[in-house]
Amino acid sequence: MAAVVAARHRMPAGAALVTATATLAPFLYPSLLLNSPARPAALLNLAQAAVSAVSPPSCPAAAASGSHSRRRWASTTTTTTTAGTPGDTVSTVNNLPESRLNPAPDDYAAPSFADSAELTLYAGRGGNGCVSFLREAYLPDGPPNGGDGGAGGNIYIQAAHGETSLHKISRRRFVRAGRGKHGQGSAKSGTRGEDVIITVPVGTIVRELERQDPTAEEALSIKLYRAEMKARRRRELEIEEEERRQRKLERQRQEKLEQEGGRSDAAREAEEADNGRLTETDEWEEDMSRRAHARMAKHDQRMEQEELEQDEIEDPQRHKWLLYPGMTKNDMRSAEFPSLPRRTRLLQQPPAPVYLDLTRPTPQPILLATGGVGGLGNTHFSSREHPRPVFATKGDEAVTMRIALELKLLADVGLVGLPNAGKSTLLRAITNSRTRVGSWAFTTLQPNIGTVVLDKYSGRPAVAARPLPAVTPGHSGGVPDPEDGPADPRTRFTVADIPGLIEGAHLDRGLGIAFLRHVERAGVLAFVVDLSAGDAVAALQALWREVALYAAMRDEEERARAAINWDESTPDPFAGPVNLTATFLHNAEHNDGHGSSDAAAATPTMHTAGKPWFVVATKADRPATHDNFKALKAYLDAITAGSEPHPSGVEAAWTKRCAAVPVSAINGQGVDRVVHWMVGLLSDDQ
Ligand SMILES: Nc1nc2c(ncn2[C@@H]2O[C@H](COP(=O)(O)OP(=O)(O)OP(=O)(O)O)[C@@H](O)[C@H]2O)c(=O)[nH]1
Ligand SMILES: [Mg+2]
Repeated sequence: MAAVVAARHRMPAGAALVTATATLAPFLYPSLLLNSPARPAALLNLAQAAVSAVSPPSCPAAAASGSHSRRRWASTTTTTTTAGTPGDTVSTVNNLPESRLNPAPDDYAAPSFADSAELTLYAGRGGNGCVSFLREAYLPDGPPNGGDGGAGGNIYIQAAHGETSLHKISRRRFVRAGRGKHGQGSAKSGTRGEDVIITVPVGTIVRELERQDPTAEEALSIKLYRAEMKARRRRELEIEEEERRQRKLERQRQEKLEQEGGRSDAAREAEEADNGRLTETDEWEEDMSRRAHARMAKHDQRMEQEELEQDEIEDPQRHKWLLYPGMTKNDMRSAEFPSLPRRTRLLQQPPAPVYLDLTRPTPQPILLATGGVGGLGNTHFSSREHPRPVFATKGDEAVTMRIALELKLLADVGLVGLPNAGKSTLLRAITNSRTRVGSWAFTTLQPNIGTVVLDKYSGRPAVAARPLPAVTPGHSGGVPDPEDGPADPRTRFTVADIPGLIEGAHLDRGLGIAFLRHVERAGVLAFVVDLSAGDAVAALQALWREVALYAAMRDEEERARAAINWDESTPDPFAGPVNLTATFLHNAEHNDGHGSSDAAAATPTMHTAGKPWFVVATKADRPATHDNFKALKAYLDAITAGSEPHPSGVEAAWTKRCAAVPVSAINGQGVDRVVHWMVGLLSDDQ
């Protein structure tokens, strides 16, 4: 590459190499810049690699050795040639021979990882019913035979053990279930839309952000329409009643007048003469006022009519009908439809908001969004009034939902330490993990999980499996397996290595404390402290401070969430067939047996400080670390004895057996003791 750069810019290959190294090498070959005395040799190697890449080696043996050495250069810090065997190279990293526990910075496996994702779920809408009639030879006007539409697909979620990350889901962003196919003639029903199951890792929390349920909205608008119609009918009845009353009064008045018919004719004549005088004098005025009244009445009537037209609310159920294709909009407006049959979804939509804490594999998928019901073909509507129905019903729109997924890895032991403390090296030493190791801060950028296998051959004891985390108050926890028996003896446990924390991580310094969520659920916390990097006690206190602050923040979040007044309405058990899992979860949420006093005790702060913990004092092989270890041990003994407070400052925190295990992870020394200690605390934790 350097030679290509040199050719392009007409400068000597060496100069181009130096420029390229200065700009790109720190990122491409961090190992080259780690050890300054080794730098000239590394540059020379890189130059050789560049030359051999441009000019192919002349013989096959040279080609083989060239490609081999190129690979080696890429993965070593220094290459020393042992005296006497000129061809033999020994790679050293950190002035020690390169090994699995002392790997070169580029010797690692980095699986893709994401711990959060947001998804929009579109359940499938139902297919439309079909308007069709049988037509055969000598039977031009056969009976209706339109098929029903198929139901739309549902969207489920399932937690499975094989999954370790949400990265695939976070790239998808949308999940669509299949839509139901439309019905067809010859009474052919449409097929169902395909269901979709979202598979997530165990430890995922599903939170509903938003939902649109057109069926629920439609049901609401139908209810409103019916209420409005009822109110109008009541008003009309009241008016009719009033009119009837008026008519009755009028009749009574007439009768009264007739009874008074015995009055003297003379008086009547005098009265008529009076009236006649009046009529003569005001005839013109009366005529005018009558005309004005008539005009006003006409105007009022027109206004009333207009108001009525404006108030006219359309029956929302009319949109559900589908007419024969040859019919116009006017036909649609004037068409008379029978009453719409009441239909329920096969599976009931879980009540909002969905909140699932999938702390264990789900035995069966959990329903999130239900597909729409398929429409009915015209066969359903043939009756005496409609012998040849030219209408069918449309399929229902389906639920659209936005959910947030958050993964909290479920490791048994969480490694917490400052950057560059040696957490990843320790994980490599006790598990088969190939996490990245490098002598700079923030080598690890994503959580890594390793599995420690406890088998009788390695002398590691078997330990009974830790019970899975209990359902937290207010959360619908994972689906409990009714067949869960007593815990089996554990043959393995998992350890999570997370990116390093720095002081002030809770203020978003360094990589922040977001990664602490991955050790939040660990049964045991192992604080990894570098004995060669200054005061170990101060480092431990700083780590606990950050952990406690994180727990307090989670505490605050929980309280804020609990303050939101969720819709507690339970689904109507008689509304139709029920998704049993969802109902179970809903009920579990409300009957989980945690009283409010328990809820206060189970706050994350106490939950974290109450965990068993110990300190792994690494890099004990480095000189002048003994005194530091002694001071650390004395501090931990004081905590166990109760003369020093717990470093988190939380009262009643776990201080049963605070210990520090000195190790040299890079040499694999003392790591078995670490495993034993972890196993001991895991069994304590039960
Ligand atoms: N001498 C010695 N060096 C060690 C030991 N453990 C780790 N190291 C070295 O310390 C450096 C940092 O080790 P990592 O395991 O990457 O440290 P980390 O805590 O994972 O670092 P971040 O991922 O950045 O938080 C590497 O160069 C290791 O080789 C040890 O026991 N002894
Ligand atoms: Mg690391």
